[in-house]
Amino acid sequence: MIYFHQVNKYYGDFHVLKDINLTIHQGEVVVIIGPSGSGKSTLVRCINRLETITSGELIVDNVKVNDKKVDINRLRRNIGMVFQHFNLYPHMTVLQNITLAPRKVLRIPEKEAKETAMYYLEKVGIPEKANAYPSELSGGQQQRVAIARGLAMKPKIMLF
Ligand SMILES: Nc1ncnc2c1ncn2[C@@H]1O[C@H](COP(=O)(O)OP(=O)(O)OP(=O)(O)O)[C@@H](O)[C@H]1O
Repeated sequence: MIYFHQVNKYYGDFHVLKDINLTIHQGEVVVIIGPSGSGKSTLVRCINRLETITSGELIVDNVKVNDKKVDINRLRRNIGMVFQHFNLYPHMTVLQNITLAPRKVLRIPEKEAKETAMYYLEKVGIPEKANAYPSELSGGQQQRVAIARGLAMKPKIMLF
């Protein structure tokens, strides 16, 4: 569950998130809609503490995200994220991009990591691009690789 209670965030004097109250239950898919610059990315980035909230309470998967004692890397392991600009490594193939974190962070053997990567590449419809580099892909294809990369970590929460 993701729980925002009276959450505020300032960038300097700029009050970007104002008294946010929001509860997202397990299995729910939530879309946040708003004008450009209204704070959608900021709100999403608070969930894995890429941004810190100024006041209020934010609980993710039973963890108080902004508690100094929290092992943030442990929490982040359960939260997949597809960045706005996808952030694929340009010098790595699609398959290498997807298998990197499962191999290095989860210590999954290469063969299994590749099988999982191919499973998700099939799911997003571009298995034939496994050996391509990001620069050889369209924007939408890059986005699908970023989604497959996120899913390959089998997170509890996916942020887009
Ligand atoms: N690091 C920062 N420092 C200062 N202001 C920031 C910072 N990041 C974002 N902002 C400002 O906070 C506001 C919200 O930004 P945010 O990226 O959350 O908007 P958004 O709703 O996701 O926009 P878009 O739909 O255009 O992606 C914007 O006015 C932006 O200029």
